[in-house]
Amino acid sequence: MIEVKNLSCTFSYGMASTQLTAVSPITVSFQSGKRYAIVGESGSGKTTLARMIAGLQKPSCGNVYVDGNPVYTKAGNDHFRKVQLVQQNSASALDPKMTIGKSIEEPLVCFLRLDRLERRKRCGKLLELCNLPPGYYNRLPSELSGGEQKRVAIARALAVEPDCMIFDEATNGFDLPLRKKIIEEILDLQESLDFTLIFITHDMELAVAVADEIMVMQNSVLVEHTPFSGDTSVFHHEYSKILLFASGLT
Ligand SMILES: Nc1ncnc2c1ncn2[C@@H]1O[C@H](COP(=O)(O)OP(=O)(O)OP(=O)(O)O)[C@@H](O)[C@H]1O
Repeated sequence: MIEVKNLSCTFSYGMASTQLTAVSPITVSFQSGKRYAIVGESGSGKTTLARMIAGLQKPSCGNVYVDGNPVYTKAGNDHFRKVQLVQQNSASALDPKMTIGKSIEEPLVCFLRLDRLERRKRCGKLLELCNLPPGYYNRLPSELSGGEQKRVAIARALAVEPDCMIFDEATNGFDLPLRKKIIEEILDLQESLDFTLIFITHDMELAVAVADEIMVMQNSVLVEHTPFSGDTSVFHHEYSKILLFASGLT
């Protein structure tokens, strides 16, 4: 279970150290094996929240607890393995000189210290799981399509058997059929591997299609958090209603 307690993030930038609140204090928890969506327009603080949950952005206040262990105060805990963030630009962030196989195996060396044979075996399984042909092991990222590169990023994140996967705009830049396919593949993976799934998205249509619980962010504030099982009347905040309307859901 992941608990976010009183978590906030303020950036200061420029000569005058102007303060910008990216995430106002948020307290929320993510139960194991459930599906969540964090929805909001660009700049509302979704990515910053995701990065804080994944241990990649130090909060200004508050803390994140993974299975009761604080992420930002205790050295050497296991959260970097347990919580994996597939970032918006994850596909293009693959090392262009590293083969797909080596890219997927890299976290197996860092986190699980598997030997070469075990790594190769695990990599084969991950390629299969993510619908990539075994022959891609020796290919370079530039020899793959954008969708295939995204699948490699997902395989790489899955390599360490995380308890929670966060997808930040999982399908940005893909056409509609590919978007649907990748989302279906992610949902299938979640069903078979049973990790907690958090989708970060600006797309309310995606949120209502996939999530058991939906969180709506506006201007750094979590304005609504509701369980969802198909009935859009559970949303009460004006901004949630605007997002629903914009997606043709009301
Ligand atoms: N490292 C940083 N330094 C200064 N400001 C930042 C930094 N990272 C994010 N911000 C600002 O924090 C605010 C929230 O950004 P964030 O990326 O979390 O929003 P978002 O909802 O994920 O947006 P998008 O959907 O466009 O990715 C924005 O105003 C952004 O400019």
